[in-house]
Amino acid sequence: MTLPASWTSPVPVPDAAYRQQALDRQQLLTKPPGSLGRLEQLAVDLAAQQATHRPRADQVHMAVFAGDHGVCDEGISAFPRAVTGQMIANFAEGGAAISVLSRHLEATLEVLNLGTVEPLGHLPGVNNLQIAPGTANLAQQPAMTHDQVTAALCAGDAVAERAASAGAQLFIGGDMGIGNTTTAAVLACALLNDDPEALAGPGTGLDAAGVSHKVEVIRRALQRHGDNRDPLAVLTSLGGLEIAALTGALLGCAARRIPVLVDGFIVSVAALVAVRQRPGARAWLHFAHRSAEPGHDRVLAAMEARPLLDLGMRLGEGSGAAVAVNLLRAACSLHNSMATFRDAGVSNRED
Ligand SMILES: Cc1cc2ncn([C@H]3O[C@H](COP(=O)(O)O)[C@@H](O)[C@H]3O)c2cc1C
Ligand SMILES: O=C(O)c1cccnc1
Repeated sequence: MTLPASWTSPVPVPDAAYRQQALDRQQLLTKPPGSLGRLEQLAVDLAAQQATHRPRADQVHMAVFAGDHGVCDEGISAFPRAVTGQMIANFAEGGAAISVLSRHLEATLEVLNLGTVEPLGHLPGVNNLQIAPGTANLAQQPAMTHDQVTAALCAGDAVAERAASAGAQLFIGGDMGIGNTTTAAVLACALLNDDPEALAGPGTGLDAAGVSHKVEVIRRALQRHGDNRDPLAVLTSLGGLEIAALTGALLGCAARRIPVLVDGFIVSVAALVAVRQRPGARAWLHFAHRSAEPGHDRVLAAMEARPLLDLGMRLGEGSGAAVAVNLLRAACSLHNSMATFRDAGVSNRED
């Protein structure tokens, strides 16, 4: 099994000519220059990414990636591991937060099971890949084999290919995996050479003693792993199946010129892996919200990312990104449909 081409290929650059045209148009619209704040930059970035005069965020392709984490053996989550599989069934039934939000946005939602401890039977609408029965316990041994991480990256790349075929104007990835705030924190510590105290948080609801224990588990994992910061080595040793698939999807979208709206802590860590591997991928990422998970700030800062929203959300599933889609839609509508000073007969500023 070979890595997807997007793992090593040069990343395309958003279109500079369309960017300039969009910047010029923003100056002609009936408003003081800059008065729509970051909505202006959003429209300009989307115009450059989509290589169009008329950027849009109408066709949104979403995928929620699920997988189990062996590190749950260390007692690092407030919830039992079985919830991962139970939530996959909930996605299939349409009852999860991201199910509701995808309908609200009239977006496509794919559900992928990368691997649960208990194999799932057939669930309608679930792509049941079952690469492994979850990851191994990363505090004690490498989380994945080379073949497993490769399969997960390829699964994410295949989602990006389907998004491209469907004509997606925007991609959103989401995560589901009990224990994955620990996995994401370990990955961030390894890539940023940062302190577990700064990256570990309550996740689904640990108390202070639970967070201290989580920090200790993360320290053990980092000690076992050593100081290899190569993104593939870090992902294999310390990652999760769903986080690897998210990384593959984000790189796959950048390779196919699809802008991505990044969700919270977990997806941001997948983005960090992607950007460490292919720095050019950063130009395709928008950051939706600041998660309540305290480590998110460090991960955002490492990518010089300023998220759009700060709603105290800490769910994952892609939910924060889904909520931010309406801001992108508003930015595009304003850019595409506002009158210019000349068309409306409004006097422009005097200098
Ligand atoms: C019912 C439920 C639905 C979720 N949807 C996303 N998560 C989120 O919370 C989990 C990570 O937190 P921790 O590391 O503390 O286990 C992941 O499953 C993540 O996707 C959920 C968690 C629960 C309990
Ligand atoms: O921000 C996130 O992605 C997050 C936070 C807590 C639990 N699950 C996900």
